[in-house]
Amino acid sequence: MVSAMDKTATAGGAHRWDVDPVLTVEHLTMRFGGLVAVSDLSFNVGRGDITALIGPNGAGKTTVFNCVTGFYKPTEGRTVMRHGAGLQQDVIDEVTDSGLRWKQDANSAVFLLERMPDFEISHRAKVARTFQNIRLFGGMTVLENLLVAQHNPLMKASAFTFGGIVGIPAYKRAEREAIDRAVYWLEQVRLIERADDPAADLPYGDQRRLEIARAMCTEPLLLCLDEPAAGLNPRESQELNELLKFIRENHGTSVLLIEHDMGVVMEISDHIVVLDYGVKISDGDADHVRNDPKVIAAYLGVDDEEEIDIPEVLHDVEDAEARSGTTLHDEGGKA
Ligand SMILES: Nc1ncnc2c1ncn2[C@@H]1O[C@H](COP(=O)(O)OP(=O)(O)OP(=O)(O)O)[C@@H](O)[C@H]1O
Repeated sequence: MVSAMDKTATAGGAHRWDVDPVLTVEHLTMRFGGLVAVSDLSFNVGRGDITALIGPNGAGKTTVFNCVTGFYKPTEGRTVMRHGAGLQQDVIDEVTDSGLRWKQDANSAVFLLERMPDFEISHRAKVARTFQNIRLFGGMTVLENLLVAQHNPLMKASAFTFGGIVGIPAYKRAEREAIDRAVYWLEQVRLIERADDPAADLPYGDQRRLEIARAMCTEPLLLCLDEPAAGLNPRESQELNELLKFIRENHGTSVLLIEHDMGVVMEISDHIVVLDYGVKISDGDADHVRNDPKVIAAYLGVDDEEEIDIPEVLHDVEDAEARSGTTLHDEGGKA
């Protein structure tokens, strides 16, 4: 049987996410006035992995997302997105020193996200995101929401409107492809029957899946999901797990998710990064994180200075799990 450690480690023993990262966050700090929301944070997101960013409320998770996706300019730090395999350290150093935002050739590219506006991060670096609060166009149909997401290739094919008006072949082809892609994703998220309904009429769980479909229509290499399981019932959470595994396995898209639902996190994550008060306190696979005393203490609010009696803490965690119906620690794990 293959253990979790075997699945995430390379032959040399290094973690896969450190050998072939699609995203590297390096020494990221974000201050709001006197408040340090994120402090000197570094981690990798492995290519093709599902990586979870977890931590108690206010730990800084959404701030990290906002820095990666260009909604905030970090106070300090570098955020590198890579297309193409390997570390590409020489290219990263070259782009950093040159003051450029990215360097691209036929097979690979390196993007320094902290230098790029959000629309370039999405269209060039191919990073897509969903939000904690659903942001669909409620008055548009389900299908239209997916077509609007693809306006960029459509605008290009239309030679910025004129070609669209006269119906040049390139525009017609791009329009057909956009519809095909939208239909494909509506089938994957089981919303094809609702294609012509206003998005606002969908139940909450369906709207969450539509948001993911909309992000996938932009063909991202990195999909950032902010609490995708929030408000879902257990059946919908299970469907979300299946959808994310499908995306990873069939499209090779790397996923970075913020999630409070430990059932979702522990079941699907290849790699988990834990934040507390803006600082990374743990980084590893599910087995490592669920048995890390610092993580258990952070979730239970144990003071850093206090000596932690692990068996006692684990007992408290089990109580908390029973009450919330989620799992943070593993029965078989050693503290
Ligand atoms: N725009 C902002 N201006 C000032 N403070 C902010 C801003 N955004 C976040 N913060 C503060 O930064 C800290 C981290 O917030 P953040 O939303 O990133 O945490 P989180 O881990 O995502 O929390 P939650 O799980 O509750 O969503 C909090 O103290 C928050 O109040």
